[in-house]
Amino acid sequence: MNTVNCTTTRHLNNVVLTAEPEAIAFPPEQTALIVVDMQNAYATPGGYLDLAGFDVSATRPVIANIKTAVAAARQAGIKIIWLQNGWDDQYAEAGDAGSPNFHKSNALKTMRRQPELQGRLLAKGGWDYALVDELVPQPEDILIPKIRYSGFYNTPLDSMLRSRGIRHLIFTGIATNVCVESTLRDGFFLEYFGIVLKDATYQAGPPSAHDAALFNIRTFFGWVSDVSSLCSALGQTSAAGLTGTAA
Ligand SMILES: NC(=O)N/C=C\C(=O)O
Repeated sequence: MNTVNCTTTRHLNNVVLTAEPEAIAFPPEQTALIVVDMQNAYATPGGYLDLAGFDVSATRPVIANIKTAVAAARQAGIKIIWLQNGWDDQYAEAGDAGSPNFHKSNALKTMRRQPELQGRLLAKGGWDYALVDELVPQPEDILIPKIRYSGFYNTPLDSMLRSRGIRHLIFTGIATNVCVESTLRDGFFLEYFGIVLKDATYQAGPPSAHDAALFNIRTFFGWVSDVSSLCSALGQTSAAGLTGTAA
């Protein structure tokens, strides 16, 4: 009779990452770097956030920093997980007037205000939904579509992490105060250790929204670090790719 072996031999050498409110240790094999919604919608002029009136003019350094973090994490054996937010092109997944999402989504509200945009914002298959050109998932990565702010809601994210023994999550992406914070919070309730890289995330709204999210995370839900500290902790140099700083 065949037996199923569901344990793997792991080399659990902890990496110690400088973070707020204190340093945090994690084994790379039990860690994933999550890239939240780095789509044209959230990071590119002409995308949803821009059209809805949010300032996306300072997202280029964030994209560069995410690229650096992804490369460092990949080299260290950390799993890379990409989240991609949006709905079918008829917006059935977005919900109708019976869903709070219908009333709160600024993408849906913008399209109702400007009917010429209908079908363009966050619709699967379109430019707005696509990841930015600079960030390209590799075959060994995992890409998870999602239809609400949290990457855990109605997705296989939790089972994909658990089946790989992953307990530590490093967050990058946009927006710090919406989908990054929502996913990190849900992860907290599911017993994941969440770390956000403050210079590889960007807010939807004023800079104070980024700062408030980082305050919540470092005080109540997890840890806050940065890309340079991650590269140092992983024993890699970051100087070449690192751009700008946040908060
Ligand atoms: N990715 C996000 O944080 N999204 C924020 C707002 C939205 O999707 O409407």
